[in-house]
Amino acid sequence: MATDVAFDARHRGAPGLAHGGAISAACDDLFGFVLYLVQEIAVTRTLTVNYLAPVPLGQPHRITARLQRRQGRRLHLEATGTGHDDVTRFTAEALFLVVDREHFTPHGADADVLAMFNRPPEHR
Ligand SMILES: CCCCCCCCCCCCCCCC(=O)SCCNC(=O)CCNC(=O)[C@H](O)C(C)(C)COP(=O)(O)OP(=O)(O)OC[C@H]1O[C@@H](n2cnc3c(N)ncnc32)[C@H](O)[C@@H]1OP(=O)(O)O
Repeated sequence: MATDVAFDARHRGAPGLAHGGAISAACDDLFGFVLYLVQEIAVTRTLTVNYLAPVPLGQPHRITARLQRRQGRRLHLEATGTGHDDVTRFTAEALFLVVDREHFTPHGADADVLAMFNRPPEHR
């Protein structure tokens, strides 16, 4: 699973550079999309981002994410973020834990929760 992201002024940390939290969110979000490929309902338990080099605003980066391995309820995911200049500026590792549908039902409207299981959210 891959996406192309160019961080912009909304994601600014230091001048001209992406905020680490925005990079982390992008990785976590893409991991969420991998769940549709592996057809598992799961949530992030841990997320580690390795910030290898500053990420300039406005420069597209391809984030590639995949399921690295599975151990019971544990899904180990990994991602890399690489610029068009072939420089990998960040990597991420996450532990997702498989949950049942009831994890979500106390919090969201039933129709919204059902829709999330059927297709990835469109705003993402
Ligand atoms: C049908 C088609 C579907 C299509 C696809 C739908 C997708 C549909 C979801 C989309 C959504 C995602 C969106 C994006 C990703 C977010 O943004 S998710 C949001 C952020 N994350 C959260 O809110 C999670 C909050 N945390 C929790 O709710 C609970 O901690 C959890 C994750 C449900 C786990 O609680 P729990 O079930 O009580 O689990 P717990 O007993 O603590 O641990 C379970 C196992 O994992 C192990 N474990 C726990 N922590 C660790 C650790 N750090 N290291 C190693 N092992 C660990 C435990 O030892 C335990 O092992 P076993 O005893 O089973 O051998």
